[in-house]
Amino acid sequence: MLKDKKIGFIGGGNMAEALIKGLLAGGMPAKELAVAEPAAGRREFLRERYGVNVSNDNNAVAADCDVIILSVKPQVCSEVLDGIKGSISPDKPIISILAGITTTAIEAMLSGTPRIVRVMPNTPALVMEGASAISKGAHATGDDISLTRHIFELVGKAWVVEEKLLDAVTGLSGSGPAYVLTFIEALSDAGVKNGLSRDIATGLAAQTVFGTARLLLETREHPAVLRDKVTSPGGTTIAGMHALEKDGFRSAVINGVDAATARSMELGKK
Ligand SMILES: NC(=O)C1=CN([C@@H]2O[C@H](COP(=O)(O)OP(=O)(O)OC[C@H]3O[C@@H](n4cnc5c(N)ncnc54)[C@H](OP(=O)(O)O)[C@@H]3O)[C@@H](O)[C@H]2O)C=CC1
Ligand SMILES: O=C(O)[C@@H]1CCC=N1
Repeated sequence: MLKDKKIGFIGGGNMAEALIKGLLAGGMPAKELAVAEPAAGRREFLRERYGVNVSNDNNAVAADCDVIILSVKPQVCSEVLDGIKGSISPDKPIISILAGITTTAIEAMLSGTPRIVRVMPNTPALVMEGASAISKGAHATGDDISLTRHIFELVGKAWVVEEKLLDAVTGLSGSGPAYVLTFIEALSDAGVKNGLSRDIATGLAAQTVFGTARLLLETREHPAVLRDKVTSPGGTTIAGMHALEKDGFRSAVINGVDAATARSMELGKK
């Protein structure tokens, strides 16, 4: 499906790099990937490390590539689109990974009937374990969605959702790696507090999160059912869970996702 198709990133930051690394590992040839990025040092880094084509010229990348992935910060979206709108032909899809910015807003910043697909990926795409949700803009075709799905399934799992749900996706899985990493760091701190070396504590914490996620995905059980299997009557786990709930563990997580979802909506209103 991607054969001979060139993918061009506008913005070569963290998320673009995660996708590039995942796409290369998924079999995409480096010569088919191009990145437009203003920072010379960053361009050099991406070229050296991944062998992709790099440029300082957004217009050249937009004109040369068959699929454009918009990967700049939401705050510079309108300026960037204004600069490249003359170079985007209407026969190519534009995939936006920008938090908060709706397909309607992007369509309004371009001319004609641009084929916009909005995606919210996350950084584990770097190791091909990304979680992405995809939504269709008004003029995107079914083939554009299939192609987008194909791209993001090369770097993990992907779901197609209604666009109104993408802010919630952003709050949950887009920002989610930050919450999970903080949880792993806190688990590791707790291990160190109780006498483990940092190395062993971080290894145990990360493997526990990884293994538990895999257990859940493979068994497809409800999390509460699997938790019950860890929780012996009168044992250690129920004591730990009680202390966590007293400190508002679940509520803190829900509040965090709510705040990130609200911020995604706010970015879309600017
Ligand atoms: N990071 C994440 O986990 C996720 C991010 N996203 C979305 O992805 C997008 C990128 O995020 P992220 O990679 O973290 O951000 P970064 O700041 O790491 O990347 C953005 C890149 O765009 C470059 N840039 C700035 N201005 C321009 C311009 N005019 N033309 C071309 N490139 C430009 C920046 O260069 P410079 O630094 O020199 O300004 C930077 O390298 C955001 O919209 C974000 O909402 C979505 C899902 C997850
Ligand atoms: O923090 C952000 O705004 C971006 C979007 C999701 C993850 N990182």
